[in-house]
Amino acid sequence: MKHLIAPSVLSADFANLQRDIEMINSSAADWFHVDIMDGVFVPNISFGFPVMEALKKHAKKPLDVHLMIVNPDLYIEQFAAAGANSITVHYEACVHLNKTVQAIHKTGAKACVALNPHTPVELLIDILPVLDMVLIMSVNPGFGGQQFIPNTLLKIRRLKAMAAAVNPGLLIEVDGGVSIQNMGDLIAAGADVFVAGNAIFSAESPLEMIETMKDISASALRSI
Ligand SMILES: O=C(CO)[C@@H](O)[C@H](O)COP(=O)(O)O
Repeated sequence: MKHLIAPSVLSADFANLQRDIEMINSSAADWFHVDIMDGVFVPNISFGFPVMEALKKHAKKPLDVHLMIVNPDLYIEQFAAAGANSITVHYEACVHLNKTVQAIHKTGAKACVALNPHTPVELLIDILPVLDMVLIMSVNPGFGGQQFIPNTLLKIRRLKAMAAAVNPGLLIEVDGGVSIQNMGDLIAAGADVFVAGNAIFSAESPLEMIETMKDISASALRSI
């Protein structure tokens, strides 16, 4: 299984957004990770539809949209129309999660559920068969540049074992504090998709950093 790198647009330079979008277009990265924060579900406000429209216009890779918002059902169709290829909602923000997942699938987007660091993966057992991806938050959501929470590795291992039984094709995405220092451990635990903001955009050469992340993935695959 190929690992995917999804640079987090939250860490881009918004005064030079087109430049940073072109950087990701020309890089070895696989997806754009797009963090939508409402200032209620998380203590930060990021951006909304005008930025989504700009991304849709210029991005040449899939848009992986992570909704850190309350009442995500209200906005699913709008995000799909704005170009989202996958839509992630938080377990903690959904009262009728199965219905929300159905609504995402109805738009044609991939459906993903995110878990905050304190939420056990076991709570997903009955929804897992219908999901395309689970996003494991490895920091408390809201801000880029935070420190990776080590317990994430155990959560990924447990989720991988659960998925093997009911949905072997499930992708496991990890988000928060991902770097070349912990990628090897995350791959060994079973992660497939790596969201990285600070590690990429604060690097001297973001392009080379993405390349290095891809090399770590390739050498992990060779050693299997
Ligand atoms: O969802 C979030 C933060 O809530 C993430 O997508 C961050 O944007 C990842 O940034 P780094 O931790 O890699 O800097």
